[in-house]
Amino acid sequence: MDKLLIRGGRRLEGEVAISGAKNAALPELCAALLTADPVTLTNVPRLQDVSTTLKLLRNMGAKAERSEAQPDLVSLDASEVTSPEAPYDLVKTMRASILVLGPLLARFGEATVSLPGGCAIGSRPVDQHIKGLQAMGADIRVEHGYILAKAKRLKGARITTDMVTVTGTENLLMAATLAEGETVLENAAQEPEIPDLAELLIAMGAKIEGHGTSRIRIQGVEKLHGASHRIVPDRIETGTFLCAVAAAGGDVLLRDARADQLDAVIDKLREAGVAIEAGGGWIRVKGQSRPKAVSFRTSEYPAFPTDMQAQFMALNCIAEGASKVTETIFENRFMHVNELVRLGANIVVDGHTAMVQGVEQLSGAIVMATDLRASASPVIAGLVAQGETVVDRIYHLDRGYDRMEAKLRGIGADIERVK
Ligand SMILES: CC(=O)N[C@H]1[C@@H](OP(=O)(O)OP(=O)(O)OC[C@H]2O[C@@H](n3ccc(=O)[nH]c3=O)[C@H](O)[C@@H]2O)O[C@H](CO)[C@@H](O)[C@@H]1O
Ligand SMILES: C=C(OP(=O)(O)O)C(=O)O
Repeated sequence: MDKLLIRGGRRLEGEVAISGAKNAALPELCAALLTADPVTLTNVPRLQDVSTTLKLLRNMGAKAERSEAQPDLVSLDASEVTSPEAPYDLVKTMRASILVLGPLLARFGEATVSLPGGCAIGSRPVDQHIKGLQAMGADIRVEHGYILAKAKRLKGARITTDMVTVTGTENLLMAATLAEGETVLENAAQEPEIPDLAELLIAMGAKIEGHGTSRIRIQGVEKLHGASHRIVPDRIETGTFLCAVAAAGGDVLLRDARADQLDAVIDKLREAGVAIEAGGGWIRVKGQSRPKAVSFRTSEYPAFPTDMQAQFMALNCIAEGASKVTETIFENRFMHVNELVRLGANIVVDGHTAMVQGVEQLSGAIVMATDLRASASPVIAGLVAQGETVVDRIYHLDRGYDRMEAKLRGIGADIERVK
């Protein structure tokens, strides 16, 4: 099993190119199921979840290939889908596999999708996806771990989800594009990956308004056609590199990055004393001195993202002063705390809150990646810790980060992948 070996203490200098967003790529790959025409995506990140999704689409009979000549380009062709099914073996590692449900049901009138796996950061039910599709007329049963869905043609409906759900909004949005009549999604998620998905769907001929707000209106059409689309930059990868530079110190330019989708994180970094400048398509971060501890609370976009909680906590571990980190989205998203404590951090968890007392120095140790973003936090901590840090079980990291250790090495980190 691959591990990362990090020797801490190096400043980070140079440039990093940010990849396309995992959480936009996954729904957009699934959106290709909505049409019999070819769909081409560019800026597709190279990561395990994308490979799993391509495999899932191929398993249904669709063509889904990454170009060898241009590795950020993926060609999709779902003209022939022989089995509208997502088996357990393929979906158990990845939450986003539930995103085939809406498109399959809308285009083929049936779908069999295993209840998804993904990060063990909470119970993560999919009741809102099911409730929304039922409101659109689908007949849905859950049996033996599978969602069995049928519908002649979905019918537009007004749907208010009980909570803001990102993949729930995406599934219902995709389903509604081919439904009969108008669908209104109230309490819709506003994460930037949703307007990005909507832009692809509009390029495919969908009629959508209000994407990026909490009310999305969709006029169903009979058919969608092919399109090409460039995936938005990954704001979570961007934020992870910002935290890494803030913690390790240095001066790094992030290319192909969007500051406007990361306001809450950038504001908190500035509060911590980190110098950040940004322009169209770039962000420059300078970590000059020991950061100041900053309290924050995760919430839906545009507030502080839960997917950045672990990485920012790693920064607070070595900051001057004490901070309070509150997680409001997932009930079990502090699994990185034990690992950070193994590196010498001073953290006490009480329910949804972690109290972090910054320490002057961390010391390298063997730690374990416990989920996707939780794996990035000991990497950041390892960059500043004295001595060697080994991060085990990095298959979690590989699910969602595009060659992270190569990118870190490119800006001067002493980090390597070992067996
Ligand atoms: C592939 C993808 O895009 N994953 C992201 C997506 O996950 P995901 O879409 O799974 O997260 P949701 O936004 O759906 O979850 C938000 C909250 O709603 C609850 N809930 C959700 C759906 C439902 O049917 N019932 C229900 O109770 C969840 O348990 C959670 O407490 O958004 C999360 C929150 O920004 C991010 O951490 C994930 O990286
Ligand atoms: C939690 C994440 O992924 P998933 O929703 O696929 O588990 C994540 O991207 O941080």
